[in-house]
Amino acid sequence: MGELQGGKPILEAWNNKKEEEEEEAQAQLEIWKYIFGYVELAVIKCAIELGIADAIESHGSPMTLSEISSTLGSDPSLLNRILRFLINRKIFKVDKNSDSTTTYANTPLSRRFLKKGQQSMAAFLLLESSPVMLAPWHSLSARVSANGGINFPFEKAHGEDVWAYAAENPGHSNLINEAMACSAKLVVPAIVEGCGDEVFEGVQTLVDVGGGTGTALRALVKACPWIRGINFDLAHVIAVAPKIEGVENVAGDMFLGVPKADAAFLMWVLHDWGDEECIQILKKCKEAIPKENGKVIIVEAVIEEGAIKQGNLKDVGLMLDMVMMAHTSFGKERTLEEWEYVIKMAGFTSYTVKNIDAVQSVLLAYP
Ligand SMILES: C[S@@+](CC[C@H](N)C(=O)[O-])C[C@H]1O[C@@H](n2cnc3c(N)ncnc32)[C@H](O)[C@@H]1O
Repeated sequence: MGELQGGKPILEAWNNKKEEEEEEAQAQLEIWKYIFGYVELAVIKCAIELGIADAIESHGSPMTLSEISSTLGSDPSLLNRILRFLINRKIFKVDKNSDSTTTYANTPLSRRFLKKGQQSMAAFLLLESSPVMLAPWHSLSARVSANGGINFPFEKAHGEDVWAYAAENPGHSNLINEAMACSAKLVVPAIVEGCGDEVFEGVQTLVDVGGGTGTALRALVKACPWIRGINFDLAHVIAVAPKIEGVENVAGDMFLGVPKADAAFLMWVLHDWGDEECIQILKKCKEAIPKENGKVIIVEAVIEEGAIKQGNLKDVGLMLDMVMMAHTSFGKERTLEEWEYVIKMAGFTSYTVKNIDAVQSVLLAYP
């Protein structure tokens, strides 16, 4: 212990000052990340639209700048700056070759921005960065404010809720369907691998409520060929759903009724809605399944309380919660307690929860 200075040991005061200075320096750096946070989204959107990853992938080997720019028909010096930005974020790789040429290659991350393919998440990024989905964010504070009544950000921006807007705007509906398909392609194998035996054994018929254009059921009936799938969604979505072997497309409104099946599957549907609506949807699902051995399979994020490491899958749940606030009326991501509340209020007697290798977990609700 050092000498006392104003009643405080000198060493402690010195350490506190040092810590404060470090925090100040860190804040000075981090503030730029928030001020220019949109730049990464915007530049990746640009890279997807240009098709940089697609060009390199179809070339089959790393490409020079002039090869990429002539393939894409883009300005080489501007493209060079885009690539420099993305390489600095390790989204593309750069190699200096022995003949002193510089070539650019894909990485596992840039392959997520291919327009097509099992790992592609490009459509999801294009949805979230679309003007339609960005506009509501400007009204987030109005939504949270206790003054002036309820302001739903999406409705404020577009005059109606996201599903009514999608029904009237086929281009936007297509963006939503494609984005959801990207995620479904990845989540279904994680469900099958993580708890497929327990979830799908003995299930002959499965209704995917709010199943979009059927991507989840396509993967599910392939992995579990004994299942006959019913893809259930709003009429404007079912109108563009492709024919899939082993899957019947049915149009309807889940608030009015759900087609009968051994089990109902709800992936990323309940988080779009408030508790009262979730209870209504779950009750309709309960009516659709057998009392004795039916189940409702809920695939949703389960929010953890307490500090969550950024970049962790659980942190994605917190981001999604903000997305729900901006894009839906009363939708939210839920903690396990909040899930238990809606499941019990809908009349289910028990439930289980399983973690899988995805943003979502699998909750099984039993009548
Ligand atoms: C977030 S998407 C999830 C799609 C799909 N389950 C997935 O995870 O890929 C929500 C889906 O719910 C559908 N939906 C919204 N309101 C509905 C309603 N009243 N009845 C049936 N489906 C509805 C939407 O059209 C959309 O396809």
